[in-house]
Amino acid sequence: MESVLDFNNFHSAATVEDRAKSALLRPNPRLERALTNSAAKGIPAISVLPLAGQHLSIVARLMGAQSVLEIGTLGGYSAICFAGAGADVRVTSVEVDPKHRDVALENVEGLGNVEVVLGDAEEVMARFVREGRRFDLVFIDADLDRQWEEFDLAVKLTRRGGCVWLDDVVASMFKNGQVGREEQDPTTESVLTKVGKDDRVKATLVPTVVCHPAMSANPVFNGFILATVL
Ligand SMILES: C[S@@+](CC[C@H](N)C(=O)[O-])C[C@H]1O[C@@H](n2cnc3c(N)ncnc32)[C@H](O)[C@@H]1O
Repeated sequence: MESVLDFNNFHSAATVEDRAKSALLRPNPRLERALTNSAAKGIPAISVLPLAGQHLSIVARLMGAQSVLEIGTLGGYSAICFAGAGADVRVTSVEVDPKHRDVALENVEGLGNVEVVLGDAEEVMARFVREGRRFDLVFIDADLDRQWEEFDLAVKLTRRGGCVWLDDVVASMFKNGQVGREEQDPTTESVLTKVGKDDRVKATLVPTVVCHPAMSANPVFNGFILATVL
């Protein structure tokens, strides 16, 4: 019997994701402890999902990244993923909430290559710009309503040929009611459009299907911007 490609497959996303997790992820006691400790301390379960964390780690490794700036630490899950990307990598992660920062410090204890900075993202990033700091990779995973401002600062903080990963771009466009609206009203611009007009970068949108039981019973269409600095 000839098989037919079934493109009506969104409903099976969770099954494929479960298969991918058990096939591709190796046990990582530190990441598992971080999730358990974060839950015990009342930190919301909104860290990147395990396969996405592995994706972050692989990209940093592919780049040979030695310096990663993360915006939005939460309990340190993605910071731990970056910290494992290579022997030479150093991670600086910025978090505005002191409680999240404290739990993240517990979760990264003993990792010599992770620094957690307490402060508002834009203030800390502006200070880093003044100090002339540069990173190989900037990962933005903080405030959905400040994505453009944080992206703009991230570009200033990224070396030429480095990369800015702006997470949850599709989620923020839906949250802000921008999907479809821009086409009718060109005065409203999503972060996607603003990045597209930015001559400092070459960027793409990487669409994702996310199965996040804490947020939605159904798979969700999301996506991130991956930009390289020219
Ligand atoms: C989605 S969570 C980050 C998840 C984390 N990257 C991970 O995957 O483990 C977003 C975090 O950003 C922090 N945040 C929100 N607004 C911020 C701001 N203006 N400056 C710094 N951190 C902020 C929140 O307190 C929260 O801990």
